[in-house]
Amino acid sequence: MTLLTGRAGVGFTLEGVGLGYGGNAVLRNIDLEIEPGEVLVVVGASGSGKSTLLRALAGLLPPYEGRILAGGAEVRGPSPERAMVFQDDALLPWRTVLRNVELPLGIRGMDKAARRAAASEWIERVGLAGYENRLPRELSGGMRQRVQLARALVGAPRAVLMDEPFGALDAQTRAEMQRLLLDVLERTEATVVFVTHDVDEALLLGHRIVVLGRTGLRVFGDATREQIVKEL
Ligand SMILES: Nc1ncnc2c1ncn2[C@@H]1O[C@H](COP(=O)(O)OP(=O)(O)OP(=O)(O)O)[C@@H](O)[C@H]1O
Repeated sequence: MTLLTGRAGVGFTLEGVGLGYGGNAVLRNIDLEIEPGEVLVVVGASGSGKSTLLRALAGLLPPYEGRILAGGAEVRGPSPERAMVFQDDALLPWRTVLRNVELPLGIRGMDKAARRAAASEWIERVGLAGYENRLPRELSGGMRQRVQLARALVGAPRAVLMDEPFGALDAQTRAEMQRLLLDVLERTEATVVFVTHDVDEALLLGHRIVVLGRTGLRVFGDATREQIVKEL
């Protein structure tokens, strides 16, 4: 079997982390444990620092103080172990669906036949069988997000970092994508950190919810909608 499966999710530890840009602090003194294999949703108002936190977990933004560990090792830059999914279409426009999904496997040096088999399997899982040779511009927004999801998961990353992946979709497509994500996550042990500003989406998807709110960062294991809205 060519699929990469069964790789355990990675946990993150944030110790006294400060994040910001050019001397302007966005988030200060964050202590947070993200458990291996959990789906942690980060919710907060616009500008609260959700994407900033995600970028730091990805290794794209170094903390100005404190440290971030992934699986016990300090995060010092991006890694294929931590896949990202963005709101905006981050697919390569000149590559077909198949070749976009194969991309992370090429970077890992997998041979062509194995790449093709693994990518085809994931394309089918996200409901896009038959669309392998389409270009991104020939797909709807929801379909493009399906391709991003397949591309993120095909390499069996140990964490998937998702930045408002369904934020630009209409309500019905968004609900479909949420169901698809829940279904797909059953097949992976990856740790998921999912950013949204939608409280209902957070409650639907998250094992735990981190609120970046008025009183700073709060973690909820079992929260009601009212509790979260109050924090925002
Ligand atoms: N590249 C950057 N350079 C300078 N400041 C930035 C940069 N990116 C974000 N910021 C600032 O950091 C703060 C947090 O931004 P961030 O994008 O993390 O918020 P967010 O919660 O993800 O917001 P949204 O929901 O609108 O995407 C904002 O004040 C923003 O202006």
